Amino acid sequence: MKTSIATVSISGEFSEKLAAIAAAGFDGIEIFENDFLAFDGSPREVAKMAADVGLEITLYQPFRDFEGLPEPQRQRAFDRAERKFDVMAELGTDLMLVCSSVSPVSLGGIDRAADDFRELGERAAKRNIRIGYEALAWGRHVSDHRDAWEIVRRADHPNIGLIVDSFHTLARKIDPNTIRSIPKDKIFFVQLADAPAIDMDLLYWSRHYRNMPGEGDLQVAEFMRAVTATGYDGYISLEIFNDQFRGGSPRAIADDGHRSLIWLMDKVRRDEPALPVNLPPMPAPVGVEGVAFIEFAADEAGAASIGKLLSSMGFVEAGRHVSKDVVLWRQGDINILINTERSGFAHSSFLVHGTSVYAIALKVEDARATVERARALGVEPFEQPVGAGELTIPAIRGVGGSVIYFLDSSDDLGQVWDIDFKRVEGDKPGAGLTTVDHIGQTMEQGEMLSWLLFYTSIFRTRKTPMVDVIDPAGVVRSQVIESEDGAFRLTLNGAENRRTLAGRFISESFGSSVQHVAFATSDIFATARALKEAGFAPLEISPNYYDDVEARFGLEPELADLLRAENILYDRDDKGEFFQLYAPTWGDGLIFEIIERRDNYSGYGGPNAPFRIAAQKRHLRPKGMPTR
Ligand SMILES: O=C(O)c1ccc(O)c(O)c1
Ligand SMILES: [Mg+2]
Repeated sequence: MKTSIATVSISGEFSEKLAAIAAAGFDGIEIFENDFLAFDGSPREVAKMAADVGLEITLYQPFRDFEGLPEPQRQRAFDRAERKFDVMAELGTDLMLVCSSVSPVSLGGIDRAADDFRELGERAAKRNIRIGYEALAWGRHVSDHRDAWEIVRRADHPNIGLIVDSFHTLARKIDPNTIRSIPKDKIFFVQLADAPAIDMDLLYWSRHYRNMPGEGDLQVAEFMRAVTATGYDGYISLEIFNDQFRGGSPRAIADDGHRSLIWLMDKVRRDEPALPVNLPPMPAPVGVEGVAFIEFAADEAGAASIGKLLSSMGFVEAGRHVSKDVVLWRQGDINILINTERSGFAHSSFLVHGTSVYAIALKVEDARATVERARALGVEPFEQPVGAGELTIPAIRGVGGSVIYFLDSSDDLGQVWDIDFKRVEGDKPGAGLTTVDHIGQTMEQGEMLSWLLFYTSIFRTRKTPMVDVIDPAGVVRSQVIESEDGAFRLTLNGAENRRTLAGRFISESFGSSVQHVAFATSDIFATARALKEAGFAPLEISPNYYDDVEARFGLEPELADLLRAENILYDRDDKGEFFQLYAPTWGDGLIFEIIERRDNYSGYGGPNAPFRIAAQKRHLRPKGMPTR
């Protein structure tokens, strides 16, 4: 597979863009004309800069408003094209993208346009240049790749071909399978972009909201299957106009782009095995069966404080690491590790972030295959030395530089608690907590798409549409990633400012991390009683909330009273009911929550978020002090 990306997709100065694109592993770049015009070097210098970092210039674009013009505009358009041919010769690229005209003076007519392209083909041939015609979704007369193809077909010139762009086809809901019957040698180039499903003006959507394949909601894999079915094996090139990416880190955006193309082509060959895909083999997306453990890095004081909270929630100290200062707290199938080592990765993480979650472990179908797949997608593996006889647990780097370990039921990894830990006899009955229902990771809003792609490209998961959570100080965007059976659930929460609970957490703990851990119980009221006996004081919810919930859902007064008495939040969807009990926030905003899902309730209590966030913020703020 040959990969390329339009320079417009990446932020930064021209040289920064090139460095990031080359480092991410791309083979080529499309020169987007404005990037070139803004650059103060000659076309030859651009060519040399690209060659120096090993990038081919795959395309020069866009040449606009060419076809269907009356005279004298028509002649001027040809003159303009010749000028661009001169630039292309110096750049050392032979392919020009002409996008369908939006000019109000352009005339319709397939044959008129075909005649214009035949003449342009003649001129281009003299310069060894090829022309690719692309239908813009908002083109004046041509807005569909099928019409563009008909024009190319009638132009009937070897130097005139078609360029297809997934955005223009999919945004207009044109069946991508119509591409399958186009001869591969007439497809000169393929551009790829995804986009979130938002109902808006096509041009505005295209110029501001495109994102990497897999990050949006368009059927880019189906589009690429159709292209691959033609036998096309030329460049696949990302052309991503996105406001957030323009302000993002060049390297991070380029890396995501390259990852998205590997993910895409791997999906193409899995969805349609008969298609020829030139990509080294890699393990299939991995199924996640749950959270195996959550590990904190802490100092003694942090460990004592978290331990006290865990103890009040019914956890017992169940084990100690054979060689490291790591304590295992357990309840049901939930394992929480507190690591107070004075060296190694956990300690470095503690020094930067304070007491916080530095690692999570996921139960997967095959731990080693997971790392292999992640590696193929350009993710950094994580390794550090272990003691003699101890397990090397396969791991990768995740959100905020954290670690994700993988366990499975293989001979050694399935025995981790017996091999790496000495058992300590716990003596408490617990409070009925059974599993980790979900984990919430908090990050800057600009990072969300990147981590969404990370998780959904490695694992077999689905995503639900992004929702807005209202914090009294701003909006937090929330994206759910979950396994089909709900055994693994993760939320990505993107803070837009530092005054939200999420934003404050990132700034106070110096980076993105796990902010939220939800434990499941099968009887929230029994759990609430047991917790009270263990000395647990729940987050206090405003009484006004209960009056509203009672009326909104038509609850029996007895149930409403019970909720009110125990500070339990309530929600319902078309499948079932949901109960939430929060611990007061810990430290800079770490959240422990206990939930009960009844009858396949599938949400996360979103409607309750503003009320519990307000309560959490009241709790964070010392009495009489203004919000920090
Ligand atoms: O928005 C545009 O004008 C534009 C230009 C060139 C392209 O390839 C494209 O997809 C869009
Ligand atoms: Mg395009």
